[in-house]
Amino acid sequence: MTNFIRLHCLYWRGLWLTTIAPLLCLLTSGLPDVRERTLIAVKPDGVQRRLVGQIIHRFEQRGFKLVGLKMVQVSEDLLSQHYRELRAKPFYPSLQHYMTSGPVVVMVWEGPNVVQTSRKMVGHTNPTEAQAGTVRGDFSVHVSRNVVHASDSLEGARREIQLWFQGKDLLNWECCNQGNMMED
Ligand SMILES: Nc1ncnc2c1ncn2[C@@H]1O[C@@H]2COP(=O)(O)O[C@H]2[C@H]1O
Repeated sequence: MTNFIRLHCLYWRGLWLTTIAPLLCLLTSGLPDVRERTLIAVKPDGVQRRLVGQIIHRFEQRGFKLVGLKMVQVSEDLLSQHYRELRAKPFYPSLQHYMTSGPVVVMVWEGPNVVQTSRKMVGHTNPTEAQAGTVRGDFSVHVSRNVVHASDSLEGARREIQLWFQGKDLLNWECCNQGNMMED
């Protein structure tokens, strides 16, 4: 009897490893990750020009979910970690001066393909090349005052979110019209 159970377990384990698990991976690999997250920061010029609400509105309207939000006076240390690839650029000192000149509003947005879609919504880094309808195309005219930052890749988003937020500051929540509605 014990041997029978052992054989049974081995059979199901083999079936799971060789057939069911690979099949599940194959079926789900083409699906967008609904829990994908990105970091969006409204820079000091955006905050000072009272653009925070309009920028949040665009992301809400698009259908993304806000899972983290805070206003921060950025330190030079945090900024140099955030822009570590730019530290050697000639414009870095003025970028540092601008980014530490006033508070920024940092947010984490969640949803399918949010990294790539956010980049499109934010527009080209240089506002002179940004399309109308994008944040930079509508609100900015110079690369050194381009209103908003958006992570440029999944890996970049993961790194930046960890840099700006502690895990406990990011909230998982569900929409009231998903699942069962509560009885009155
Ligand atoms: N030539 C430049 N002069 C000044 N700032 C720049 C220049 N190129 C890039 N930046 C800034 O560097 C930032 C890097 O990524 P962001 O998308 O946050 O937006 C960019 C601009 O704010």
